[in-house]
Amino acid sequence: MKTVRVAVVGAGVVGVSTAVCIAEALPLCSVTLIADRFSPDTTSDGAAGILFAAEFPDVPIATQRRWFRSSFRHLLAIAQSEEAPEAGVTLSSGWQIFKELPETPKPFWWDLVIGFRAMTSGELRRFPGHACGQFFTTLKCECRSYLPWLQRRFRGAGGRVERRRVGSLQELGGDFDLLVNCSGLGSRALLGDMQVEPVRGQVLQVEAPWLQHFIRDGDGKTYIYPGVRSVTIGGTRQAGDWRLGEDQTDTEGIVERCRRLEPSLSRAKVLGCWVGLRPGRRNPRVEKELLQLGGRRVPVVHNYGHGGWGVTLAWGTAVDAVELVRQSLQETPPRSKL
Ligand SMILES: Cc1cc2nc3c(=O)[nH]c(=O)nc-3n(C[C@H](O)[C@H](O)[C@H](O)COP(=O)(O)OP(=O)(O)OC[C@H]3O[C@@H](n4cnc5c(N)ncnc54)[C@H](O)[C@@H]3O)c2cc1C
Ligand SMILES: O=C(O)CCC(=O)C(=O)O
Repeated sequence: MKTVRVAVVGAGVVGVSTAVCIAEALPLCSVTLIADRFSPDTTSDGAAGILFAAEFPDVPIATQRRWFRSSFRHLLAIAQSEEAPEAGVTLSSGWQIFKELPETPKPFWWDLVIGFRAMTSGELRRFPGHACGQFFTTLKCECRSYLPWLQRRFRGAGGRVERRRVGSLQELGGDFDLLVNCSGLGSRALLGDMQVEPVRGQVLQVEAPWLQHFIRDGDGKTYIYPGVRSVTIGGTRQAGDWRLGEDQTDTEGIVERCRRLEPSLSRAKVLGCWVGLRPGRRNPRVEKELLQLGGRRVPVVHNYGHGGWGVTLAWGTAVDAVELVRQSLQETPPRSKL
């Protein structure tokens, strides 16, 4: 019998992953996923969804590797199953190229992806002005398919879904024994966490089915990611910028920079433009606390602030969040329930 009432706030890739992990790992919990926006209207839905990550400054590398490894294994198993087309998860190979030698010759996850190697001089000739590069195979997880697929899996594990805006965690304290906060950028208003700030990202979807490999400039500003139905080209990283509309100058810059990397894009039709606000934070917050909510002490587990790497790290941090839920329930068993 389910005896612990858990609310997960947020239905982007972090919230849905966390809700699934709790519902499947802790059968004592009845899990309700609460959000004001669901797929296809979350930030996660517009992300290119490439599994790739930059380093967070204060999180031990061993932890970041565990997050990456866990997500990669989870998504690789989907990519190699009959569920792959419905879940929108595919293998994706390509080049990351650098104009100057990077400070760290290899990213922390180099051995967690497949076939990571330095590019040959022959390969580099395609990219004038670039000094070196890396070729590897990673995964691409398209959240417009993946989130509905994951939500079905959540319902299959007994999870419930509720659409509403949560004004403050106080609202939930009376109805739930434990809260999990996966509200991304929403944590700024929900908790008053001013460390989370928007990092605006604009991308274009183009029709270029002849492109099979991704190309990413190592400075992180320019990328070309072939997907199932279209190619995502980008981008921008504008910290503190809340604008959700298309910026024409950004569009022109993206087209110009991406054509320089891949001249055949001059023949590609532009299908659309998308802007999202990354939940930027110096480090993601994956931790627990006890809050006094409406006269009760309620354990709250936080899992937000993944910046530009939420699709990559969601499953890994969700697994850690489940462990924090387990610990919280041992430390503060719901009164009259256990
Ligand atoms: C242009 C662009 C490209 C990107 N490409 C990649 C990529 O290739 N790979 C990668 O790993 N990452 C990528 N990212 C980053 C990725 O999109 C984010 O890290 C990720 O979406 C964060 O997920 P999230 O679940 O934390 O937040 P979100 O997807 O923003 O979800 C937040 C959820 O919380 C809910 N919520 C918030 N506040 C409240 C409230 N008060 N009440 C109720 N509900 C609330 C929202 O409705 C929503 O459901 C990209 C981002 C952008 C902008
Ligand atoms: O940076 C990349 O290469 C992938 C896209 C991304 O993660 C982003 O724009 O935030």
